[in-house]
Amino acid sequence: MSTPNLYLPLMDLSSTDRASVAQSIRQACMDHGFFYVINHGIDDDTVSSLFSESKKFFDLPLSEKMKLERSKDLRGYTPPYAETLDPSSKFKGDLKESFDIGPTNDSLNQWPSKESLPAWRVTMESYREKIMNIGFRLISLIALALHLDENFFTKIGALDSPMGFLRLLHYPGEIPESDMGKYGASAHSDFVMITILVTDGVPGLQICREKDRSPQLWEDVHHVEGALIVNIGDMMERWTNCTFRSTLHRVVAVGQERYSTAFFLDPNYEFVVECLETCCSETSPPRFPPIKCGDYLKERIRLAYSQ
Ligand SMILES: O=C(O)CCC(=O)C(=O)O
Ligand SMILES: [Fe+2]
Repeated sequence: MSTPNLYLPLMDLSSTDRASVAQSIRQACMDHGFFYVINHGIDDDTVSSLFSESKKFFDLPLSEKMKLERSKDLRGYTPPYAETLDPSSKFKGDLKESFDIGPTNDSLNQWPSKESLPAWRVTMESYREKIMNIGFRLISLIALALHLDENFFTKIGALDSPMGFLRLLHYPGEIPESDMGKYGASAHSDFVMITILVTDGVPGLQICREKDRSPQLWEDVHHVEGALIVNIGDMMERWTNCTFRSTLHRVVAVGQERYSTAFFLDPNYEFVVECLETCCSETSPPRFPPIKCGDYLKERIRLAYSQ
């Protein structure tokens, strides 16, 4: 069955008309929390090196990759079938494999050896820094979109030592009969503030703009060459009192191997997330109590991995 091909709203990060970009971001985030970003300054060579190094790691034998299995600090390798992002799915075990890299100012990250992949760490650290900067620029536009000062999130300390996680993803091409029905990544919304995604252009990503509609309508996200895909996560939905929406998405198996990299941006774990003043009023009071970012994420992660 064919699904509709969705063109998300497109934001030009090089535009000098920040007020108009912020207004478009506001609309996109109220409608469905997903948009493309173009003219972001990350060049094609950076993205090609990111994917070629990512591929080199995923090409290693499973036994080698498992030596870097994801730690309790959530850094390292997660093999296929280890996660089911949609706990209600009857098909257990998503097909993707992934590798998580957290903030680089501590020594918690795991790295493949220099002997086996000499350029790997420097490629990942350099991409992480670039995408983090894009994240900061987007957060400033998001502040404007929320009718706040453009430096609001910096001023309140939300971006002091932020928790930025880079997740390399690899989806298999042909799958065995026994995996039919399984998803590359089953339906979920991201837990975080914002996610910035880059893909190799292979289709598979779908979003469901209205999660409560029955039956759910899943739309293919069309690939725009050179564009990043940004989506609002549940933390931001909570922070904005549901003014901005975090949207269900998934990756379906299309019979073609696929690589993508998601960057999940959050405040530091001590930061207290409480309803923004521009998102509540007497008639629309805060729906959620204040919560420490770390407590919120820990609980979400506990629920996701406890089934
Ligand atoms: O690979 C993709 O296109 C999406 C990945 C994703 O949704 C996630 O890792 O949260
Ligand atoms: Fe996601």
